[in-house]
Amino acid sequence: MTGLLTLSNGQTFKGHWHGKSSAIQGEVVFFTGMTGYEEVLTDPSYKGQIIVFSYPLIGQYGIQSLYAQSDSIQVAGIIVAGLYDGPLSKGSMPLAEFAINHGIPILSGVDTRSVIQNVRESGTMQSQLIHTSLPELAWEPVQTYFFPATTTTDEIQTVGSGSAHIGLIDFHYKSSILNELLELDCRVSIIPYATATETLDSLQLDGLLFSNGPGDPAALQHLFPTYRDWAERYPSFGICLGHQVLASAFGAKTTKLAYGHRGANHPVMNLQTKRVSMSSQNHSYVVEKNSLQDTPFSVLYENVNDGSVEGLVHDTLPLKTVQFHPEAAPGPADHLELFHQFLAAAQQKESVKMHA
Ligand SMILES: NC(=O)CC[C@H](N)C(=O)O
Repeated sequence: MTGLLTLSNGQTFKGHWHGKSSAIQGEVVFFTGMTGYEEVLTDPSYKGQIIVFSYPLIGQYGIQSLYAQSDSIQVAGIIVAGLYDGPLSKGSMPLAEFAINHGIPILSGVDTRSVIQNVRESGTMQSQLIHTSLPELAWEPVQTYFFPATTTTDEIQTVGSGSAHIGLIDFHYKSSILNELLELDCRVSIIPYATATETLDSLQLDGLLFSNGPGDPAALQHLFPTYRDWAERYPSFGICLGHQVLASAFGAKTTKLAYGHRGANHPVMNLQTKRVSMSSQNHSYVVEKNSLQDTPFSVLYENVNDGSVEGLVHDTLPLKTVQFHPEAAPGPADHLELFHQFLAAAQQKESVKMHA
């Protein structure tokens, strides 16, 4: 069965189609890690995107629910060069079976190097994944400021029984962020991102972790004053979308990179220590460096490859944010210390101007 990937710049790529015949449209993005495909496919920040894996063989260790970042596949379509279909260890499900069960098409045997070269030259763009038995699909207009309206839960849910009580502000969080907090002995309340301030305050939280999430941070601008108020009263930590939202809440601007950073080996430099470390990343948007001038933030981490902002520290409050993924799923665990630093700040929350 043949399928086609069509990029909005007119380029088409043929491949072998797996799954039900369908036609979908989504933003085409590429991931450069050699492993970690299960974490990528289930990461809510990839919602609706068509993912191209640059590593030439994907699926070698199957799917083990252990690594899932949410309850389902979040990407809209999967493009690979080689799709592994050999033997697997007991308890592993073949990648194709997993995708087909979730109704997500895979196109294999694709010249992924050319697809990625196209995206690097023309920038992130819309694309269509079409089974060749179907008629052409009309191009849908692109939604500006996309962010899915729903959250993982409608109501606040509390898990764990540890001593520090952390509010995980849910923009569609990755489960490894929650798991990291639970491993560090926290009680975690998962808080839908549009929760009322009185409700948040009634929980007697020690700190707030603003999660990752899909889409454009500007879609949340109506909530920026609320998030600024929260971050001024609780020790806070922002990861990826959470970083972008917190920076924006204090007056910074975000912009979209040509083709984003998605992989497990992006070098970042801590500007205080000058130490370079490897980070796991998945984002299109970045905080504009020159928009930080009138904010209370200093750049803490910078991307070694392109100089973009990778993390911020507030000049006076216990508030840090990172564009990369310290929870390391998939990717290096170089930045787990950031969770420890956040919890140390949460344990001394009286140092923050607390609510009356
Ligand atoms: N991983 C994330 O939180 C992604 C943030 C945002 N959706 C971006 O693409 O930049």
